[in-house]
Amino acid sequence: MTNADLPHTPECFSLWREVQDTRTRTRLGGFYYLLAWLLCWLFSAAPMAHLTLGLAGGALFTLLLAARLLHRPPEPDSEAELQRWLDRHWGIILLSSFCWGMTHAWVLLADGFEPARLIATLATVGFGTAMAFNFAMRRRRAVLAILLLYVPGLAALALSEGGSRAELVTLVFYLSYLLLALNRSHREYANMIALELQLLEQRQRMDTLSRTDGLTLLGNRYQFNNLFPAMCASAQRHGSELSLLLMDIDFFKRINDEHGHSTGDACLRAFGERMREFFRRDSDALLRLGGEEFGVLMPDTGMEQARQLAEQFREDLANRGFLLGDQHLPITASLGLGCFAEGDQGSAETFFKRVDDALYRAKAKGRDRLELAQG
Ligand SMILES: Nc1nc2c(ncn2[C@@H]2O[C@H](COP(=O)(O)OP(=O)(O)OP(=O)(O)O)[C@@H](O)[C@H]2O)c(=O)[nH]1
Repeated sequence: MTNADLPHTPECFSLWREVQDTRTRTRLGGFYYLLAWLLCWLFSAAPMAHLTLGLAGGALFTLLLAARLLHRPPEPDSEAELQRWLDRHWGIILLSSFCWGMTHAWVLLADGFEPARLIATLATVGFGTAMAFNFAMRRRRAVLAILLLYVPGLAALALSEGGSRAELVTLVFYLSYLLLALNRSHREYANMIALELQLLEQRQRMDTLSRTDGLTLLGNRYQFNNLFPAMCASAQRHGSELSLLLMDIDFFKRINDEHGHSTGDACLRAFGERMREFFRRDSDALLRLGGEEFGVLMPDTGMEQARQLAEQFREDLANRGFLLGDQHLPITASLGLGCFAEGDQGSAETFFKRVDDALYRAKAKGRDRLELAQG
């Protein structure tokens, strides 16, 4: 899974991570329950005398194993689906724990299973330990699972006449240790997820920053270089329209020279703001391509619609200029506009060159004008 495929909200990311961890860690557990039962049965006094029971137990734990393996995680971007998957999967885990806990108790009490008692007890200790260290993502559920594993066996030891008190006390001691260890594992897991989240957020912030022009907060050249070929390819594939508008502020050097560099910066910021007022569709990409050159990529926008927008923008700029503090700054821009066409033969470069030529003509013909790309 690439960085781009990761869930984008922190909630989805945490749940998705928990789903991944739960799934990887439960797979093995299913096999061990089955194995533990088979060992108890095969090492009982007379396995063949309990053939039906042995096979029934085997079928039960095979079913639980299959349920774990076949329960596939959902898409990573639906919080509700992820939560539902976790709830169902924990249902399987708790049911397995309950089944094993009862099996342990039964092995401790049943005639003919005396040789398998140690195996069953060791398996319970093992499953409880695995639960405390590997399933600490959900503390309460893990506590419940450990209790389901342990309590039936403890009850059997306490209630049976021949039950070993020493074994009972040792198991209770170990149970208390497991509950403490579970608490610590839970904190460590929560810290690890928090750290991963921080890392993910930082990566996303860096990614956004690398695509954003720091002065105007429009997309930057890097963003344009990524978007433009992709949008051209998409327009060609779907037979949709794509317009590109290039704009260059006229005599910007004079603004810097006459009013200072910081006024020049404020002017560039105001230009970005004015662009946002006019090109408002969510799908429009507003960009600062460098210096005092700007661009707008307008998907699903034909030449006439884009021309009207560009002309309105140019006129408004020429009429209103910018008000920076109490200073009015008259300003104009030259514009080149084109629509991705068959003549471009699918080449983003050819398309860009046509529009750039149009911008160059607008400058050459005296500025403060819109020129349409030819061809
Ligand atoms: N304040 C400021 N000025 C910048 C920035 N980037 C580029 N410039 C200035 O923009 C000016 C661009 O000048 P020219 O390329 O000669 O263009 P122009 O003066 O707008 O003239 P025409 O485009 O021919 O109308 C230069 O003086 C650059 O220093 C910036 O981020 N901030």
